[in-house]
Amino acid sequence: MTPAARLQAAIEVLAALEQTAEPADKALRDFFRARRYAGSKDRAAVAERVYDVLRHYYSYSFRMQSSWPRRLVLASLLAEGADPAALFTGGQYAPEALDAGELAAIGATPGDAPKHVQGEFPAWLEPELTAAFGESLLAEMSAMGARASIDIRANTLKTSRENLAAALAEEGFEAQPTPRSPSGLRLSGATTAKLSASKLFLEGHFEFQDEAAQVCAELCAVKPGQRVLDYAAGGGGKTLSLAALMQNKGEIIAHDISAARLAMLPPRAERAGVTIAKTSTNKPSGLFDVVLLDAPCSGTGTWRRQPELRVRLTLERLAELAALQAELLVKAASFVKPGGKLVYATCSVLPRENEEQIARFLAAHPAFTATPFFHATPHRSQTDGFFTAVLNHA
Ligand SMILES: C[S@@+](CC[C@H](N)C(=O)[O-])C[C@H]1O[C@@H](n2cnc3c(N)ncnc32)[C@H](O)[C@@H]1O
Repeated sequence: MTPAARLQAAIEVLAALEQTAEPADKALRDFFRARRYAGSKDRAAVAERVYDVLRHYYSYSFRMQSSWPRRLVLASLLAEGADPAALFTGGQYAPEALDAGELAAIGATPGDAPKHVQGEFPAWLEPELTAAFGESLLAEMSAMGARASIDIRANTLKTSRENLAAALAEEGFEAQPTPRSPSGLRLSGATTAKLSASKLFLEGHFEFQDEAAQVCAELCAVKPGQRVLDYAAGGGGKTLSLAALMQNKGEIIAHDISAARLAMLPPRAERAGVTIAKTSTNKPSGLFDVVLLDAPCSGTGTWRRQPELRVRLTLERLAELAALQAELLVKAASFVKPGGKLVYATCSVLPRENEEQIARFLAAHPAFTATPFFHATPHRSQTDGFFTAVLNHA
């Protein structure tokens, strides 16, 4: 593909993203599945452009006075000092030539950018994000715009963090221990594609998991032999962590509303050597020593990995999620044994989905008491934004 054809491809992927709720990486895969002629360099260049636009969505929209995909791609070119007219030529496979409106927008000098533009977030979220971060708002948002590192969790059922780091080094991957999770390693200069093709991954020696999510599993303080409920287990990332912490002894019910998500767990469990996890969409029976509710949330903590989420979130969706979280918290609590623990987690940074949920729950459920909350943020902890509250049942 020519450089201009790659731009046209990026415009088309961005337009497709406006019509779907799928993640950007899936939209890119779908786009190229239908265009087998594109080589790996083309794919990488188009993906790079799409992610650049998604990471700078608000400043590029502000610069061009429009969020049309063509204009956003133009702004991305301007930001790197390229001449858009040399690429928007209307030639074969190239984007149409620049029109008068675009030329005017390119020539205009933008005024001072408001805070939400500086921080690359939707204007309506400013009060919520300010409540979350105060003075650090722009520093946090800048960290949220950076690329995430690759964090992995050593599967202690098969190896140790030290042995894994040594084995990875032999395969050419340099990994550093993460500061907070005792089984975490952080890799620079690797790609998920290369790592997931490695023998170590295929043999279950590690899982991909952000350090903050690893810490969440540690905070559950599970013990071998316990009965544990992972109430919103999804694909089972936390289930596998919990099983390793339980030394694969006891029982974990991996519950979720979605059978399709739960279906991802058995092959992962097999690879990891986990035999104590059972998946179920039915109402769990009996009581549990530990119940983890890794709740459905806005994903505002994961904007480094999924920058498209910030554009898609709406006030209505946030309100729906908050209502669902409150409902699930009460349901999950009903499965906790006296003396047991309820652990509530989200990958959100918004107080409405975190501390405010816990405060409301505790006011109505005096049998539970909270321990100090765990708050991770990209700027403070170089992880995804993540929240965990451990509530002890009397
Ligand atoms: C944050 S994700 C879970 C991620 C998972 N714990 C992990 O570590 O891989 C939230 C999950 O909540 C599930 N969910 C949504 N509504 C639910 C409900 N009413 N009951 C149970 N699970 C629900 C979603 O299907 C989704 O898998």
